[in-house]
Amino acid sequence: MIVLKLGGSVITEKDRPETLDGDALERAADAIAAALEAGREDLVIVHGGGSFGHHNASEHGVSTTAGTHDADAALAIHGAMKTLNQFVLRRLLERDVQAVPVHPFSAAHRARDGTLELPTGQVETMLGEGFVPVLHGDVVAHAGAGATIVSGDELVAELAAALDADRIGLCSTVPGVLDDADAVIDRIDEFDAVADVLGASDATDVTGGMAGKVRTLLALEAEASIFGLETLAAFLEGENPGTTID
Ligand SMILES: Nc1ncnc2c1ncn2[C@@H]1O[C@H](COP(=O)(O)OP(=O)(O)OP(=O)(O)O)[C@@H](O)[C@H]1O
Ligand SMILES: C=C(C)CCOP(=O)(O)O
Repeated sequence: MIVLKLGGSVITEKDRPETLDGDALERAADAIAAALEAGREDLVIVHGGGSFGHHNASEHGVSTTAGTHDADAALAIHGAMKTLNQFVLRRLLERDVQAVPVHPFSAAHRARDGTLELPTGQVETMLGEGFVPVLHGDVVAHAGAGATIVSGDELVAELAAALDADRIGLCSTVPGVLDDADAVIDRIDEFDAVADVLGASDATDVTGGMAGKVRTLLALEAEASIFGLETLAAFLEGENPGTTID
């Protein structure tokens, strides 16, 4: 089983509010459809926000820890993510990928200490019935804080652990984690060793950019790969392009 995240920075134009990168999304959908047609493993897809979600969250001062009790604010963020989710589903359905949505706002929550509770019975049943579940970064109810953001990266980590994923891939807008000379770092097994080169995102991003991504993936038992769109097909074919987080 593969858990794949399509980074919001890939499938949208991250610095222009609510703007899709239609070409990039089509290329990603082509690679996914080809892999499934070739009979690759089961696939769970998660997508991030990019220019959908992050701008709304930032406007309302909502992050993974700072919440809101304003339903209008929560719905503005959730609505933007559902719009992007519709674009992703549509491009996959056009290629005969049996993609179906799972909206974390209705499925998950955070405990008071921020721990994410994400039931996965629906995802497992969807997989068993031949569907490709598509989740996304979202707002979730957070005990004591109202509603906070859950990033796609965090969902990937939860799903990978709960479903015992064989492979985990994060397709982003960079070919991997880059060092201070902009070369792709082959393998990362310790945060401190790369902390100096890890930044936030170049665009509006309330979930921590590359530093947040690496931190989340290091906490996982399984290996994960961070790579660019040009090597998505290779990842789905079984290769380990980009940076391996161990
Ligand atoms: N050392 C680094 N190597 C590569 N990218 C880095 C590094 N430091 C910071 N970044 C930034 O991290 C960004 C990738 O993180 P980001 O959270 O934007 O990706 P994403 O998951 O694809 O998008 P989203 O969070 O919207 O789903 C890059 O576009 C770059 O701006
Ligand atoms: C900002 C929202 C709602 C989603 C964040 O998901 P990410 O782009 O994976 O960090």
